[in-house]
Order: sequence, then structure tokens, then C-alpha cells
Amino acid sequence: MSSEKDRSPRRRRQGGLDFWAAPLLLVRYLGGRTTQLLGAVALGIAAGFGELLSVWAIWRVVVVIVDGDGDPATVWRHVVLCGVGVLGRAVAYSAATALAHLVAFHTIAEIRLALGGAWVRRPVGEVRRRHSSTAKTLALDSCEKMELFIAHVIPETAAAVTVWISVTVWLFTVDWRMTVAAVALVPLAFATMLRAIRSNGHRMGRWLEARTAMEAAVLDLLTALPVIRVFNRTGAEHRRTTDTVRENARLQSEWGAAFVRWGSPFSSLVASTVLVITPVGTWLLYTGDLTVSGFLLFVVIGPAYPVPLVTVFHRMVALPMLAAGATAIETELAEGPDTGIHRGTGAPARVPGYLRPVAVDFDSVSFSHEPGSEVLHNLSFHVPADSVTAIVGASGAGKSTVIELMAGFHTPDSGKIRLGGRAVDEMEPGELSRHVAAVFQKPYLIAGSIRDNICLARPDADDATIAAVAHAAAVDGFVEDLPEGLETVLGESGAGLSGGQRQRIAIARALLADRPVLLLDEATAATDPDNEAAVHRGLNELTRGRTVIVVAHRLHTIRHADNIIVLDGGTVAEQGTHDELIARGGRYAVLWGAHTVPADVVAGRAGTTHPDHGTGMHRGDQL
Ligand SMILES: Nc1ncnc2c1ncn2[C@@H]1O[C@H](COP(=O)(O)OP(=O)(O)OP(=O)(O)O)[C@@H](O)[C@H]1O
Repeated sequence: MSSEKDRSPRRRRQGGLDFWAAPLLLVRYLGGRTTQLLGAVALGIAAGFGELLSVWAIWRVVVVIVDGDGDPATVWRHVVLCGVGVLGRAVAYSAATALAHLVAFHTIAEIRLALGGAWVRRPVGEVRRRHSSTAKTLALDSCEKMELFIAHVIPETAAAVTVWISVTVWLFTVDWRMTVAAVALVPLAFATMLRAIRSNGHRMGRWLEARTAMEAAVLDLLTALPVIRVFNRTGAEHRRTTDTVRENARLQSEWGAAFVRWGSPFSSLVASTVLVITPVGTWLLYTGDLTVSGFLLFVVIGPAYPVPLVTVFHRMVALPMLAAGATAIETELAEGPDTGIHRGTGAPARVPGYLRPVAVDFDSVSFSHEPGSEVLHNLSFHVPADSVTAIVGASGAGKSTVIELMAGFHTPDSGKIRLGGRAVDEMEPGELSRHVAAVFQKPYLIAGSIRDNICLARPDADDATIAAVAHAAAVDGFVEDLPEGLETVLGESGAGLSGGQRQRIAIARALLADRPVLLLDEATAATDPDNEAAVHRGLNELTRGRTVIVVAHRLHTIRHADNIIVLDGGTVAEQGTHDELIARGGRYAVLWGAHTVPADVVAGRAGTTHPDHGTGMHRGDQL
């Protein structure tokens, strides 16, 4: 039965490459530029006819000299016509190329925006699972291939085919036998070219994968260079990169060998047209069925006029690569669920309680990052509005997963997450992010200035408000020392700032966002001692008057929390206040013991007796 799925990219490309992927992608993202594209095609055809006019004029000059009376006026008229043809071709070709490129750039921009939109809407967890080189291949390399298709293949093919057909018809009216001789080898030549293109079709998917793997390996090598050096893994990591580079070269050689096998006969066959024209023409001259000028026409034009087609076919060498890239883009745009939190059911965008602390509930939530390995099992807990709940547990217990689910990075496999009583998966687009702010262990910073980073959620914030949050988060302390102040443009991922400084920017950003629910995932773990007090001051300010869920390994930072949930293997092992849990002597007491003993050893040496050196989080006056 024919269904919607039958036309899906995956279905169409079964058994090889989907050569329709690029044209379909173009149609989808061409927008209102159809007229411009048709204009480029028309100008391309005009350029082809300009070239034809010049060749025809030269032939007429030859005819006048050989057959006619050699009238200088006629000769000059045709010389002028030849010039008009050459000039016309140059003008039309330039205009066609410029117009086609404009269309190409616009279309590629639309495709890139669509890819960006798809990644932004998709659950963060799903997008993060992929290596950034995959995104780079799709958004840069595969999109660039579309430029070749739109700006060159389309107008040039239209021009070449139109001119070839027109010239063939014209030559046919001059002498059909010579025309047959002139085109005799063309079908054979193009059959070999098609064979050459198809011979590599099945290799393109693998080549694309190999290229992506190579780029990923190079990126990994560069990113991890410091630890690779420190741990003396240079040889091993370099070998991994080398292997991917070699594999890429091997596939390219394979591709080249297969192409040459069929591509070379193509070039030879096209060049051999004159070998057919010459004996047939000589015979017809001998029998008196062809004039000398007619013979010259075929000898001059016969081998030359398929040349634009040859150029086009050489461009088509890239078609399998283009098809593979376009298919990958199409699959990326079609694939995967939109993040569940955007599937609204018509509820109002601003629920009652907006910007007031709301309760958070996990109601029998189960979740697996990978199919078959569930991380959270029927997890239920209640975080009252305007309270602080800490989630602790051994490494791998699922603490960060709880935070990521709460932030909407993933959708639960089953169960509900509720915010102020409303299920997150029934919220309107953007509603969850209007309620929730997060500060992670790694303070993700965007490319831009410190001000841009602080104002991420509220780009229109006024200077006084920015100054207030910068002060509360102790950002102003180090910003004042920077020559450009808040306008200082950060290097990649905040390069140039310490971990604590980056964290303070993240805290200022969350303060300015002013969300009623705050998620803190190991927000102080990477903070150096010099910055710790400042970061804690910022956090204490941030947690005031909000519903806070905090994940922490350093238990002394959360011992004043209203409720501590101890996770074990994706379920709640126990919960209560610090004192209650210590008194119970269960899992938390064991964790606390493990947490304090090594610290006491250090503290003992330093002459102190407690790990909390006064830097713990204190929520306003409560925590
Ligand atoms: N993106 C992911 N893909 C696959 N598995 C994952 C992913 N993230 C986490 N996991 C797995 O889920 C489980 C819970 O991980 P999670 O990071 O939530 O634990 P955690 O309690 O925060 O650990 P830690 O204290 O070490 O940060 C672990 O077994 C981990 O290997």
C-alpha cells in the first residue's frame, strides 16, 4: 500500500543513492526565488546560443570564402555577428552565474537555518549524542555541494542540452547523414559516463561516513591535546587520527579507480566524433552528395558542439556526493521526534503562578539514555514551591539525568514531570524555559561579549539591572579589571576566564533570567578555592525565593537543604533533612562519612576539623 512513508528519503534511496534528494531539497527551500532560478536558466541558454551564433558566423565566413564570391561586406557582417555572439555569451553567462549563485546562497542559508531549527527543537540529549563533526559535515560540506548543483549544474545543463538539441536539429537540416555520423558516438559516450557515476553510487555513503570520522578524529585530537600530552597518549591518539585519514584516502582511491574505468572511455568517445565524421564526409564528398562547405561545417562544429555537455557531465561526477549529502540533510530534517515539551495542547502560554516559585513533581518517571538500559525507574518525588531540595547519591545514580529531564533535555519514557501541577509535556513551546533556569558544572558560554552571555535570556535588560545581577554574582569584581569591561568578547567557550569567573557569569545569567525554578548541577564542583566564596555568594542570592533542585557531590554545600533525596540506582533510597538522614544511619550517613573522612585527613593536617570552611551554600538566611 502506498503511504506517506513510501516517499520518505529512506524508502526512495533503498538499493543505492537517492538522486532525487538534491532537487527535492532545492524545491523545498527555494522559497520565492523560482523566477530568479528560471531567469538564470534562461540566461544560461542565451549564453549557449551566443556561443552558437559566433560559431555559425565563422562557418558562414568560411562558406563565403570557399563557396561564394568572397564579398568583403558579407565577410565583415559575419565577423561582426561573431563578435556579437562572443560578447552576448560573455554577458549572458556572467548574469546567469551571478543570478544562480544568489539563488544558491539564499537556498543554502534556508537549509542551514532549517537544520539549526531542527537541532534547537530536538531534545538536547539526542543532539549531544552526535559528534560535532556530523553537524559540521551536514551544515557546511553537504550544503556547499548544493551550491554546485544550483549555481552550476542546473543552468549549465539547461544551456548545454538546449544548445545541443538545437544544433543537432540545425545540422540535420543541412545533412542528415553527417548529423547521424556526428552524434553516433554521443549516446555511447554518455552511457559510459552514467556508468561511471553509478559505479561509485554505493561508495558515497561510506565515503561521507569516513570523512566525518576523519574530521571527528582530528577535532578530538585538537580538543584533547593537553590531556593527551600529559598522559602521554600522543602516539595512540595520533594513530587513531592517522587510521581515519588513511581509510579516507583508501576510499577515495577506490572511488577514483572505479570512476576512471568508465570516465576515460567517455572522454575518448567524445573526442572520437571526428573519426566518424571525417570518413563519412569524405565518402559523401567523393560521391558528390556533400559540398566542401557542408563538410567543413561538420568538421568544425561536429566535434565542438557536444563540449558544453561534456563540461556538464564532468560536473556530474560530484552528483553521488551531492546526493549522499542531500539525503543526509533530508534525513536529519525529517528524523527524530520534536522535543516532547513543545507538543502543546492549546493551554495558555502563561500559566497561573508564572514567575512565582512552583512545586516540582516527578511522578513515576522512567528513563533510559540508550534503549534497553533504564537509568531511572519509576522515580517519584515532590519538591515544594520555594524550597531547596538536594539530590545526592553515588556516581551513576542518575542525579544529572534528573536535572536534564527537568530542563527538558530529554522526554521520559514513561511517567510525568509536573511544574506547578502542569505536565511538562503538555506545555506550550517555550513555557518550560520561561519557568526554569539552570547552572551547570560546565558553564556553557556563547560566542560574544560578557554582556551577551549575561543577557542571554533577556537581551533587552537595561544597564542598571545588568549591573545589579553582575554585582550579586560577583562578576563585577573581575570585569572591572578588563579593559573592555562587560563588552569584553570571550574566546571560544569562555577561553581567557577562570572556571570560577565563567561560573559567576552563568550565575549572573540565571539571576537575570529570573526563573521561578532553579536547577544547579554540580554548580560549584569546578570552582577554584579563590573563587569559591564569590560563587557561593552568587548562588545564595540566586536561590532566594525560588524552587531549587541542586545536585552536589560536596555534601557540605547542601547540608542545609530543606530536603535531601538520596538516589541509588535510579530510585529514591531515602530522603529527609541532613540531621534526619544522619540520625537514620542509612545510605546518606555512609556518603557523609565517606565525604568527611578524606577531608578530615586534609583538614587535620591543616589544623582544622571540618570540611566546610564556611563556603557552603546558604539560601538567603535559611540555607
Ligand atoms: N548521554 C548519555 N548516554 C548514555 N548513558 C548515559 C548518558 N548520560 C548518563 N548516562 C548513564 O546514565 C547513568 C546515570 O548517569 P548520571 O550522569 O545521571 O549519573 P550521576 O548520578 O549524575 O553521576 P555523576 O555523579 O558521576 O555525575 C549512568 O550509568 C551513565 O553512564
